[in-house]
Amino acid sequence: MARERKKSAREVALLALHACEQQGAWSDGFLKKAIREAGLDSRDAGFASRLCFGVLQNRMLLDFYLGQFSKLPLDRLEAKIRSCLRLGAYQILLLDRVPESAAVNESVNLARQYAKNPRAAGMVNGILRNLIRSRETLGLPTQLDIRYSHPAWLVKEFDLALNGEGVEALLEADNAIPPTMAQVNTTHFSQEEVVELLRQEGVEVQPHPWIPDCLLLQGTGDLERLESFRRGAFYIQDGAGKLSVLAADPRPGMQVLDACAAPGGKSFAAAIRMGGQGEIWSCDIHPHKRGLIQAGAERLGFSELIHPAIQDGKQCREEWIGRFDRVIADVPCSGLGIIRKKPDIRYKDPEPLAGLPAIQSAILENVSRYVKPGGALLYSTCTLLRRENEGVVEAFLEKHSDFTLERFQLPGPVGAVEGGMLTLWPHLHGADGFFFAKLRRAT
Ligand SMILES: C[S@@+](CC[C@H](N)C(=O)[O-])C[C@H]1O[C@@H](n2cnc3c(N)ncnc32)[C@H](O)[C@@H]1O
Repeated sequence: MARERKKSAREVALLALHACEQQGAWSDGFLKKAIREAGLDSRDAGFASRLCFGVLQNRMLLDFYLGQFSKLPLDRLEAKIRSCLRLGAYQILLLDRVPESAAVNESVNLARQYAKNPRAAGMVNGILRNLIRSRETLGLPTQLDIRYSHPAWLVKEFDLALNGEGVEALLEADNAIPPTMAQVNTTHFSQEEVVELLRQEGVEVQPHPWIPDCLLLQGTGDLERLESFRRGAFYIQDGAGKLSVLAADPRPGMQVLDACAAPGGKSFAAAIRMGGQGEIWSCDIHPHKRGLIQAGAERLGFSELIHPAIQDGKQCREEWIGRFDRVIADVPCSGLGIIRKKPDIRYKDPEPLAGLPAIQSAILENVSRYVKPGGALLYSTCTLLRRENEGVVEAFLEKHSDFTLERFQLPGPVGAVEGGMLTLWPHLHGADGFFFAKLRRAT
């Protein structure tokens, strides 16, 4: 039987780009699987990811340039040919470590391999060579949407959420490569131990400048293969998620409900904060995600404390009414705060997002019943749209006079949040775009 030809990093990137554009796949999930199947080593895996994310982060800008050299409008080309062109243009214009000749030749080879039209490879060659010849005269487009490859509707929404201040800095930050943040499992390890373990495994580690027990990692390769990860020394979570749990302030011995929990980040942060004492119910609506919470809890040594469960946050579980000291509602949302990590989110159809506030309100409404008198409710999202954030909280408060927003105090530049609601911004806080509100139930 003939052995299957091994795929290159560029080919994996091409297939991921194609799957994102044509099949609605998520780049991170697709890439992870395709890299594993192609057996890429860590260097090639890194290159495939950079190519795919780089093209997604700059897709509209690349199309703007390519369109100047293509006789046919780009949207009339075969989808894979369009992706070959974008890959080539990205390497030529925005990556400084790839020789131009390699960028062109590899795109031409991919086009030869994947195009239905036998003349497509010649066309890719012609367009990319013209791009190289004219690169010195290419100016940056003035429109923010094209310059930063964010659809115009999104730029408008972000500008609105920022009250007209700093949208360009946000768009720029969205296209930066975010650091990997590891949260130390301080219940079982000290920060010094974890730093030492990671350094022994060849990982570059820096403590976060202002978030406690948070490490910035570089050069991890496949994290799950690290011994320190397997031993449960840390888990991966952006600083924003960790800060939201600090605001909720779960304490040892408390009863906590994490209503939309998978893959478990907030539950793990709460477990660590509680020093492993108390009880956390970690629920999710999707049965296949239960295993993610369970596996994380076992790895981190919290399987006694964390109870993973399948539960729709919109449906009332009578026996939970008034039972919990802390309820965390980290609701499903448009995810527009984590474009740095999921660059393809920006290209998804905005239409279905209109229904999210109703779902978010229904979850908040229901789980608020589970909060003990005197207990606290944390509402959070990883989006920056007001209608999913302040809009949902304000509508809830109008109907529930027994809940009020409560001040909380966070470390570093955030400090005291007097109004009880906070938005973290990638360009201002170096964190994921994230919103949370702390509500206290009257005694
Ligand atoms: C933002 S994610 C949660 C992230 C998680 N809290 C963490 O920090 O790792 C939202 C989760 O809500 C779940 N979900 C969606 N609709 C739900 C519902 N009606 N009830 C409970 N969970 C729901 C999704 O499956 C998803 O895992």
